[in-house]
Amino acid sequence: MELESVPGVGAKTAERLRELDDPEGALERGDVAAIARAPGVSEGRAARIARGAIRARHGDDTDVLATDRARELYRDALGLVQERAVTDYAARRLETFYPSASADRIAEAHEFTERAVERDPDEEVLAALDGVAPLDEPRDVRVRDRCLATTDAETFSKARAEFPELSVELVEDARGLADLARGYATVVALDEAFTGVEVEGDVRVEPTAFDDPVSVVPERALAFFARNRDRVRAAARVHAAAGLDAPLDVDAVDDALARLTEDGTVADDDELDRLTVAVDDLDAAVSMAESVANDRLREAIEERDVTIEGADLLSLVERGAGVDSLLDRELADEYADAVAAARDHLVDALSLSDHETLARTAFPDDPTFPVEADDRVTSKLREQLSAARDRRAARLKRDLAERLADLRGPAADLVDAALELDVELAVARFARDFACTMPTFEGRGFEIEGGRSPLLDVPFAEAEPVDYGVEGVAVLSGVNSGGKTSTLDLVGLVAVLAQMGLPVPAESARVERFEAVHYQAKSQGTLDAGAFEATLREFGALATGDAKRLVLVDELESITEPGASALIIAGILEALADSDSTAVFVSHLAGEIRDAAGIDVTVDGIEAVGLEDGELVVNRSPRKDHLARSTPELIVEKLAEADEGEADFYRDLLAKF
Ligand SMILES: Nc1ncnc2c1ncn2[C@@H]1O[C@H](COP(=O)(O)OP(=O)(O)OP(=O)(O)O)[C@@H](O)[C@H]1O
Repeated sequence: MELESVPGVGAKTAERLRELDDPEGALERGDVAAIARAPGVSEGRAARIARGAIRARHGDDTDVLATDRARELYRDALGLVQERAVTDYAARRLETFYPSASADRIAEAHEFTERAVERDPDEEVLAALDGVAPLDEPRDVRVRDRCLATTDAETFSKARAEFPELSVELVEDARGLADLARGYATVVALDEAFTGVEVEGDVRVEPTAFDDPVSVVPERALAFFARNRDRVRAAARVHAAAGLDAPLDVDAVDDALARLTEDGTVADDDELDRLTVAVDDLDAAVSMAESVANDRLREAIEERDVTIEGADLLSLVERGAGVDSLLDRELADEYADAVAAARDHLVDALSLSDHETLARTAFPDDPTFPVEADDRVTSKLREQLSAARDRRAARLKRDLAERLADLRGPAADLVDAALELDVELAVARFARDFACTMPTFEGRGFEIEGGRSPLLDVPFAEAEPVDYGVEGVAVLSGVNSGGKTSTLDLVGLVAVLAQMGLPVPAESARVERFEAVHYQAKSQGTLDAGAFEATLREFGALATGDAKRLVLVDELESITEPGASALIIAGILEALADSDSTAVFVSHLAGEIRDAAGIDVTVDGIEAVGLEDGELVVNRSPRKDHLARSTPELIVEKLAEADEGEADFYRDLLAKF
């Protein structure tokens, strides 16, 4: 599929989509999640692109929704399903369902729906879905202590494109590498030619870096999973709760994720913890060890009477030194004990068994007081411990990154499957909440049994089922507030949902595959001459076109005076009856229209079956071929039957109806 052949994909968007691994495949599948992974493409836009791609794939360029009211019904229908999605992703993905005139597309959506309605919207699954979202590629990973180096301009450009996390440097020769090694902890040379070159510092020659990016930037996989850990875990919970087969070993991924910290480093490694603590606490432990030695020594000195020979005293006084020799002679054993205690303390406090030999030399054998650690030894110790810590951290990172990098694809599949399940569950819940059934496409017009509109202004449980079917054209008459508009809404909604490939709120429903749904809502008042002309022109185009349309019109008479309206409606109906369209015109002028029409117009009626406490009791299902009595007629009839004083008057009045 050519990217630019998809409606709504211009050159700029196509360029963004090309950043994806498989943009054509994503469009082919209408995969909103994959499309939204392209930089700068929002989920809403991804849904529109996916819808365009689906249309293109089915060669479906017909816009079924022909009027504002039809488009409104579609948005309402979609909204009812979207409300039942847990994730924003699923809500967007549902937007790829549109009323189509293509049999292929409807069949494809139908297949999805049949699978979806079998799903069990279990509470635990829905709760787990709450944490799922499409995986997010962290684009802000920067590794500052490592760089790539090459002498080749082409390799340089390739490396910059493939390793955006690292600095890439052009060097002339090994000297250039050596310069870099002074500024970076690690230099990765990409040219084979550097193999065997001796340069001081951590310089690695890795000509295969492009094939093994994980070893060069383990941070990439780590950052990816650190960013997406909660989503992956939630997706795993969804699979467990829904009893779905996960595309990876959930325990293995959980175990690997448990080792990752928020900032993409490796947690839970005793050895790394030990080395980190040893580096951090080295100064404190050294000074503590000094105190241990000095306290002991001080105590020993205090407890001793020392006899100083005159010559020693003189040398002490004259040269201000010589205590050491005194210590050596008088307190050699005590000094040795004190220093041994200091050494033990340092080694024990920091668990330095692997650096014990060096650590012990931090305290000199030659007696001094106070005892002080040798700075050169402690710096060397710090250097060695830091290097060991960094080596350990790097190895752990690489190992974990390698494990995780392999899980990246399956983790994306895991999340995608959970999100797709949310789409299916939204449809399943819609179907359950509104007692839906799958419609069939056959015959002409439509036939609905036990239809209950979720768009009524009464709670769904109180919606009375409606049976109604029309082939050709019909006028729908009926008492005020009997449910005529609601019936048109129901018919429109069923047609739109059916052509979206979704289930419909009815016990059973059969519809024709319409090329257009033309629903004209009731006008809010008489139109001025210009607007009236425009409306007439619209109907002119409708009546003379040859598409298979569903035409639903609510009280067209309100646009102008009743006499003219009846004539106009009759004329439109005559023309429509001659076409492939199916039409229902709600009107209070059914009788007049029938009289004015040159054809036998079917008039159906929503009747009141009586009056109860001043309220009409209505049979919501239109009676076929039956002109329903109007509300005034009903009331006059009631008064005529009351047999009171003015009964004759009411009977005469009734006769005029
Ligand atoms: N099937 C139904 N089940 C329950 N209530 C309904 C049903 N159909 C309609 N109603 C109720 O009746 C009210 C009036 O319905 P609606 O507006 O469709 O009547 P109408 O015949 O078009 O009225 P009007 O003649 O004034 O245009 C609705 O607001 C709704 O509360």
